[in-house]
Amino acid sequence: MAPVPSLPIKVGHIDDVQELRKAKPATVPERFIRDMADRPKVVPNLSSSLDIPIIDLSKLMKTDKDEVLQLKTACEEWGFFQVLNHGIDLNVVEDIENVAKDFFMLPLQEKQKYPMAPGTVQGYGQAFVFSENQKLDWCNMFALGVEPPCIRNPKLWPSKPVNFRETLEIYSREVRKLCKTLLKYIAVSLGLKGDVFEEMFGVAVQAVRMNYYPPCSRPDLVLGLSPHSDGSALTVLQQGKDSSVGLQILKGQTWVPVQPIPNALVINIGDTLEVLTNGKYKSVEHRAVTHKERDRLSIVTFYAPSYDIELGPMAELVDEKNPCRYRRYNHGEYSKHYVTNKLQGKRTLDFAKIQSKTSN
Ligand SMILES: COC(=O)C(/C=C/C1=C(C)CCCC1(C)C)=C/O[C@H]1C=C(C)C(=O)O1
Ligand SMILES: O=C(O)CCC(=O)C(=O)O
Ligand SMILES: [Fe+2]
Repeated sequence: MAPVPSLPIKVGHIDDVQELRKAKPATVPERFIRDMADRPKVVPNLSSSLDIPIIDLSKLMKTDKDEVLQLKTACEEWGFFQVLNHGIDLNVVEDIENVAKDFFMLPLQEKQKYPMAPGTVQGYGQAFVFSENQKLDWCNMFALGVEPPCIRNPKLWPSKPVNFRETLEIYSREVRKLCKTLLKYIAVSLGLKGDVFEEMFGVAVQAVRMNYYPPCSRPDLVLGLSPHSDGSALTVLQQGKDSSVGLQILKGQTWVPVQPIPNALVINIGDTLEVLTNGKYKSVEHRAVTHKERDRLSIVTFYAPSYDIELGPMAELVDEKNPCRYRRYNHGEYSKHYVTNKLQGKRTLDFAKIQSKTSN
């Protein structure tokens, strides 16, 4: 089932943040200013003991027991990790960053040839806006469905920069391989057969979203991207080389910044893996904040099962001590639910939760 909105949606005027930045207004428009409780605290980004775990894929691929254990801990305690030696050629990583940057630097008129229609998630614009009074993120997005071909909208694949399409194809092929490999070792870390997810997912859905956050004169008042968990099984996030530190994950009550590591990719568990593992590995709420002088680019791949499959907690991970916490549902239905609701922490996952007094 394709995730499309069924009702016309009125979202009001959405300012393009790069254009706002160029105009350098003295104040930030009201629609971007967050309620007091949602505003980010602007603190220096110092590396700390709260840095997210680092996993070396080359060690995992030798089925190094310690590394598998590290992966298990990362998934159980963080839901996020950075992967080193991920096997993607660094030229491919560099090329996608360059075409993404080149795309965002095009004149607005050119980018608007690929508009994200209100209530949809593909194209250039702001996703997840469903009403005229909803607060806006300080971010321009460009998102495309990549696989399977039936989710592609070829009209939204840009002709400029000229190497965009080819570069995205090459990048996506490599990231797809990486997701399959990571899912294999995630299965192993759960004591399951390595091919369990590959077998279950069918022809996996893959989408890419490029996020560009221009500097903002009041980073203390706005958010680059609203808090959310990803609906995917796994997400691969590439932080731009010279980008500001902007990604933060919620650990307990603390927003922990993710310090970029050269040549590493950030991986996070999405809602779908949370359901499949019966909550053993949880998706984690995250957001992006902006910077007064520096911009930020992120290239994000969502990897998820085919829309056709039914899923729910895997039988191996349900027992008396771990009763079933999520219902079974069709993944296409969940995708539709996800893309037709605003980003609001982990609320989207209520779709699947079996409510009980002890569930969180
Ligand atoms: C924050 O998340 C997203 O933007 C997002 C969107 C993904 C998609 C597209 C950009 C194009 C068409 C398909 C798809 C919905 C995957 C998140 O994707 C998550 C949400 C679900 C559900 C999922 O499978 O990936
Ligand atoms: O830009 C970032 O670091 C966060 C992006 C993100 O979480 C997303 O696109 O889902
Ligand atoms: Fe995300």
